Amino acid sequence: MTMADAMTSGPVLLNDPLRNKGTAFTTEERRDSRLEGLLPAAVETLGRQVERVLGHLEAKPNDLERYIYLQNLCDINETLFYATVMSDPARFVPIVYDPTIADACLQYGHIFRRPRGMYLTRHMKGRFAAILGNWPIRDVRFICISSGGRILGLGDIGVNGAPIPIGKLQLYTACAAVPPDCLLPIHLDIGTTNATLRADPLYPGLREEPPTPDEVDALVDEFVAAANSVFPGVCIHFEDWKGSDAIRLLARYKDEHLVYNDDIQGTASVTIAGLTTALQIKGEKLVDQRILFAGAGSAGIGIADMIVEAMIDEGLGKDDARARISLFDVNGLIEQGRKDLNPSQQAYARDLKPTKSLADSVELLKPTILIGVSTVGGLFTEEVVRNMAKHADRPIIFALSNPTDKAECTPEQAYGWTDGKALVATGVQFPDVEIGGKTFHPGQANNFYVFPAVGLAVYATRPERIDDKLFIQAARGSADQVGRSDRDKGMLFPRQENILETELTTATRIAEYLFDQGRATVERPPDVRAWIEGMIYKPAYGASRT
Ligand SMILES: NC(=O)C1=CN([C@@H]2O[C@H](COP(=O)(O)OP(=O)(O)OC[C@H]3O[C@@H](n4cnc5c(N)ncnc54)[C@H](OP(=O)(O)O)[C@@H]3O)[C@@H](O)[C@H]2O)C=CC1
Ligand SMILES: CC(=O)C(=O)O
Ligand SMILES: [Mg+2]
Repeated sequence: MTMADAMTSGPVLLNDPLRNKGTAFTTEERRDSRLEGLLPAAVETLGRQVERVLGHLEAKPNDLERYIYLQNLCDINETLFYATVMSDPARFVPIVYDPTIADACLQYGHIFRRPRGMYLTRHMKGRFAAILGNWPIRDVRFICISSGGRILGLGDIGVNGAPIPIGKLQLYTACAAVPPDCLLPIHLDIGTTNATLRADPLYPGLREEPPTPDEVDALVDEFVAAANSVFPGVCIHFEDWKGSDAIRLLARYKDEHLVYNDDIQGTASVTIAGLTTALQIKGEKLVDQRILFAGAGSAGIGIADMIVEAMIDEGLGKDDARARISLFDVNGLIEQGRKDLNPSQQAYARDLKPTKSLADSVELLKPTILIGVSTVGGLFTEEVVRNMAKHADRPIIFALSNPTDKAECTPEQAYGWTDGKALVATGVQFPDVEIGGKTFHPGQANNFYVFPAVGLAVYATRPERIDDKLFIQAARGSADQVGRSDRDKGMLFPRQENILETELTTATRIAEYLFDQGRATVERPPDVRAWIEGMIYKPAYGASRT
C-alpha cells in the first residue's frame, strides 16, 4: 500500500468528515478502500442513517446536549450532519444556532471536544499568512471571523464565542446550500475583558486584556491582507465584534475588500424585511414612520443607517430621513447635549431635553416603530409598550436582542399589553400567542434570513465588493416571499420550514442585482435561478467538491 493509498482509504477515510460515509459505504467501496472489517455488515442508505440520528437526538435530555451531539456528528460525517439539519430546519436551526448556541458559548471551555476552523491569536502577528496556509483546503470562499467581543447579548466572552462563526457558516449550508468545504470559521483571540472567564481553569483562550483599538486595527489589517493572499477572492464576514470595533472595521475595509458585517448589514436587512411586511399589513410607507431604537451600537446604528438609505430610495432627503429616527442607549435619549456620542450616533442626536426614561422617550417622540437592540432583557416594560399603543393604532415592536432571556419583551407581553394590536418580531422564535380566541404568530427577525442568501449569491457571482444596497435588495427579496394569507395572520417573515426555498429566491434576487450593477465577475447566465440551483450543495454522499 502506498502512502497515498493509506491517506485515502481505511481508517483515514473513516476519519475524514468530508468523505466518510460510515455504514453507507457500499460493498465495492469497502473492498476497494480497505474498509472491510472496519464496519458492521449492513450497508445503509443516508436516509436510514438520518433516522438513527433522529432517534439519538430524541433521546437527549436538552438542546445543549443535542448541540454537542450534532457538532460531534459534523466532525465525523458532514454529509450526515447536513442531511439531518436540512431534514427539518425549523427544528434544527435553533439547535445549531440561536438560541442554543448561546449556551454552547457560555459553556465552550467545558464542553470542548475538538477544534473546528482556525484559532489565530494576537501573538501570531507577523505570521498570519503562513498560519492560514495550515488550513488544508485552498478554495476557501468565506471566512466568518469574530473576536468574541460581543457575542449575542452575552458581552465579551473571548474564545468562548468560537461557536458563533462555526454556527453562522453552518447556516450558509443548512439554509442556503453553500458547499460546506469552502467555509472557514476563525476566532481571532485578542484576549478578553471577562475576568471570570480568564480565571476559569478550563477557559481555552488567551488570559489577557484586549489591546487598544489601534492594535486591533493593525492585527485585522494583517489578517485581511493574509486572508486575501492565501485565499484569493475570499469574502470576509465579520460577526459579533465589540460594537465600536465592528463599526470601525467595516468602514475601514468595505470599499477596498470583499467584506461585510452581519450584525450591521445583515441585521439591518432582516429588520427592513420585517418592517416592509409589517407596513404592507398596515398599508403605510416607511417614510411616514417615526422610529425609536433602544440600543445604539453596531446593530442599532447599522439598522438606522440602512433605514435612511431605504427612505432615500423612497424619495426622502437624507436629513429628513434621519430626523424620523431617534436612538436611546444606556445613558438615555441621544440628544445634542450628550458629550459621549461617537460620530455615527451624533448624526441622530435630537434637539431635545435629556431623558433617561425609555417610557418618557416614547411619550415624547410618539414612535410608530420601536426596535430593541440593547442586549437588555425586559427593557420594554408594560409602560413602554402601552405608551407605544397610545400613539399608534398598530405599533410595530421588534425586540431583537439575543438570546431568549435578552429579548426586550416577549411576544406574549407585546400582544397582551396592546390588546393584540402590535406587530411583533423577536430575535429568536417564540411560540404562538393566544389572546381572546385569536392566534398570533410572532416573527423571528434574525439575520439568518439574509446572510446565507448573501453567501450563496456571492458564491455564485464572485463580486469584488458588496454594499448596503445589496442588503436592501435582500430585505425586499425576503419580504416579497410572505404571502397575503400569512400576512393576514400577522406573519412578518417567510416560513422557516421552507428556508432553503426562501434563501434561494433571495439569493437569486441578490445575484440579479449584482449582474445588473456589473459587479459579478462571472458571465450572466440566461436563467440565474436555474444556474444557482445547479451549483448548490445537496447533502448526498459524493457531493463534496474536494
Ligand atoms: N436579531 C438579530 O438578528 C440580531 C440581534 N442582535 C442583538 O442586538 C443586541 C445588540 O447588538 P449590538 O448592537 O451589536 O451590540 P452593541 O454592544 O454594539 O450595542 C448595544 C447597545 O445597547 C445599549 N444599551 C446597553 N444597555 C442599555 C439600556 N439599559 N438601555 C438602552 N440601551 C442600552 C448600549 O449602550 P452603551 O454602548 O452606551 O453601553 C449600546 O448602544 C445583542 O443582544 C444582539 O444579540 C444583533 C445582531 C442581530
Ligand atoms: C443574531 C446575531 O447575529 C446576534 O444576535 O448577534
Ligand atoms: Mg451576531
